[in-house]
Amino acid sequence: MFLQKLYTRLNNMENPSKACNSFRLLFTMSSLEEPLGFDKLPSMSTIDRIQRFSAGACRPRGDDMGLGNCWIDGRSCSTSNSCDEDYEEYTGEAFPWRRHVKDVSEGGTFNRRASSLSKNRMKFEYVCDSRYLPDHQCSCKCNDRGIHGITNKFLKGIPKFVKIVEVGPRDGLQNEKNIVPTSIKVELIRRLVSSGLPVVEATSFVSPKWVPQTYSMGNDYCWMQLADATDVMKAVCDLENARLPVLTPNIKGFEAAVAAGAKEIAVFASASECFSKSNINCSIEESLVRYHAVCHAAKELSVPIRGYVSCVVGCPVEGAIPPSKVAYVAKELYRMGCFEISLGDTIGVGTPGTVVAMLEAVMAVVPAEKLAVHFHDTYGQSLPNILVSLQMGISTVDSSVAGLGGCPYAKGASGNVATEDVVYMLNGLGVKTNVDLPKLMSAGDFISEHLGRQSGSKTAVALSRVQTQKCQSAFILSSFQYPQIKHYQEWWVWHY
Ligand SMILES: CC(C)(COP(=O)([O-])OP(=O)([O-])OC[C@H]1O[C@@H](n2cnc3c(N)ncnc32)[C@H](O)[C@@H]1OP(=O)([O-])[O-])[C@@H](O)C(=O)NCCC(=O)NCCSC(=O)C[C@@](C)(O)CC(=O)[O-]
Repeated sequence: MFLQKLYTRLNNMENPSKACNSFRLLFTMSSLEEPLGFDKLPSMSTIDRIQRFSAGACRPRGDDMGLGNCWIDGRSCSTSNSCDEDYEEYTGEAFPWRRHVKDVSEGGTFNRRASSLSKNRMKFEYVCDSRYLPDHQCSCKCNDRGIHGITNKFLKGIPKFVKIVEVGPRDGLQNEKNIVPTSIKVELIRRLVSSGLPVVEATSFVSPKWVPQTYSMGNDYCWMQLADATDVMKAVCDLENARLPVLTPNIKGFEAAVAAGAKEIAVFASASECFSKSNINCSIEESLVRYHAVCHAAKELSVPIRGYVSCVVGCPVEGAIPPSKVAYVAKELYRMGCFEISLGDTIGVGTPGTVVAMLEAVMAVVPAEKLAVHFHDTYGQSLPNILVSLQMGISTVDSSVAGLGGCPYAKGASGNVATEDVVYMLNGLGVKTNVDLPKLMSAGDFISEHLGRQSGSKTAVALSRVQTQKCQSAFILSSFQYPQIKHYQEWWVWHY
């Protein structure tokens, strides 16, 4: 009730600066990642556009839930007919990959059996196995030929290598309501580094009075989650094979970070005035002035600086953020010396439709290879947003092991996209990350066990379920040696 009244007050507020103050009050009452229902989201004009955009999505025909068979982005199909006809009209030919499924099924009775076994379930037609575990290359024929034309059409431009920036120890844990002991944070960082992740964001040198916990319901939480930044940094600064950046919002934080052994830092501005005020207690312009000083100090010590832009799609108070605003802040951070700009959809409201528009604006002023995407998964849009970003040439993705960053007290809210889910998708696309998924999963299991909750990664949950079923796991693991039953393995993974 209180929040409802507050939202009404905010929306009726003539004076924006007053709105920002109320916004801070608001943010002391609700978490950044708590889902804002449609009725609560200020009229984000983009939402209407998105609805129009997705209205054209096809509906799967009858019992055919075949993977990707029916969904044609942006095509409007009447519910009475299947999308096949539409697709034929649209491309002049039936689903080319369907024909190739038959070619692949030449591989023997096995596939026919797998698909007949599953006739009451999702039609398992799509037998191109995804290379979702690092050391199992795709062996099926359809990847070599067959859908080549389609693959090119949809996947050309996707980078061959994607750098994953793991932010779980910082962006994830900063939202945890209970204090996580320093030793657990250090062990988590060690495990993440040993999984092959090239960058693991370790902690934050910020004012303990401002860490996001104060955004959580009430202020009765310990807001000292990141107060052990110096201890964490000292414990991990000698780790090799990975960069360990830390967040610093000002010179004071920068000096503390360097003193603790940090060799790379990150500053964070916002494309939303209200979020800037609530998060770093200053306007966007003031933050840029502040970061100029930090960049200057860092250059003196040859310390690389990453720049974040928050609220690149939407803000709970200001609504949809103009892409031009995001581009301005990104350009300023790039010009002052940030080697990379991470574009953060802080409350996860972005969809491929809004992400493309935002990236187009930013890529006009900052080279794609200097950009990263940072998607919170509150609305479940992170993976499609990442895919569309890759198709636009972005090759750096931020993510959080086990989807850390969720708000335990706000049902359905979630943190960054889970690193395991990103690696699974990229393996399936044949994109290299140098990350060992099983080792990454063990890091996720480690922290999930400590937090006493299930991992927020669907990949980790699914694969660990498969691995715990003893008979299947023996069969599944052996199937990797015998490609002809590999597709059965796929079917099994899909169905259990
Ligand atoms: C920027 C300030 C400090 C301004 O906060 P302020 O209150 O305006 O700063 P101040 O200069 O008035 O100092 C207030 C007190 O904090 C101390 N202080 C001042 N600076 C520091 C420091 N660096 N480290 C430790 N202590 C510090 C300072 O010494 C003083 O202590 P007192 O004299 O009262 O005892 C504050 O607003 C702040 O720390 N904000 C950071 C909040 C935060 O961590 N937010 C989450 C990270 S951003 C994020 O998650 C988004 C991102 C990056 O993930 C991307 C995305 O998803 O969008």
